[in-house]
Amino acid sequence: MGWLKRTSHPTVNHATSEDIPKPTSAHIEHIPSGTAPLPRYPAAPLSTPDAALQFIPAEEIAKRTSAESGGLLIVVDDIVYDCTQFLSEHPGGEQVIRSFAGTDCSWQFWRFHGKKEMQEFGRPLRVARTAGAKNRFKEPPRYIGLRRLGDEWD
Ligand code: HEM
Repeated sequence: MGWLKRTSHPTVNHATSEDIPKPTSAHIEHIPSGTAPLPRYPAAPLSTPDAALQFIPAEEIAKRTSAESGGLLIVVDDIVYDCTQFLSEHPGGEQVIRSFAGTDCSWQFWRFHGKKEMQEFGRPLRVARTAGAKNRFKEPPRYIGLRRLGDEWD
């Protein structure tokens, strides 16, 4: 029973504030409001005409480039499409749509699709209309034979 005879307590090294690990995650109430997740725009009913869609400024669209940032939006002819869910079903692959996230891709879209694809697969993805969304690439001229499409016939 040697332990009963102990007269002094062993020395304890008390932790100092330096030893206490700093929290690695922030409490939700401490996250600045600027970094809160952006709201997702709901898809418009098929019956809604383009002109009656809600208007979203191009700057808002530019912020929405992924599921985590309020949906992956693209713009074709000033209509805004949320492609977040559609990405994995896209016959042309995910990457090509991702590369246009938050921007206009009108001329690129019409190079690969017709009105039929837009009507059947694009229309259900409409969330809004916009104006002034930037396309990062200049459309190269299209030729038929030696004639540039859109030239005057003379
Ligand atoms: C609203 C967004 C989009 C929708 C609803 C959509 C829909 C479709 C559909 C239905 C097809 C199959 C066409 C077929 O089998 O004939 C397709 C193919 C394709 N799409 Fe998209 N697409 C979208 C956005 C884009 C964008 C932004 C690009 C970039 C240029 C793109 C590039 C392609 C390509 C390269 C193919 C394959 C064409 C081929 O194999 O001949 N798509 N898309």
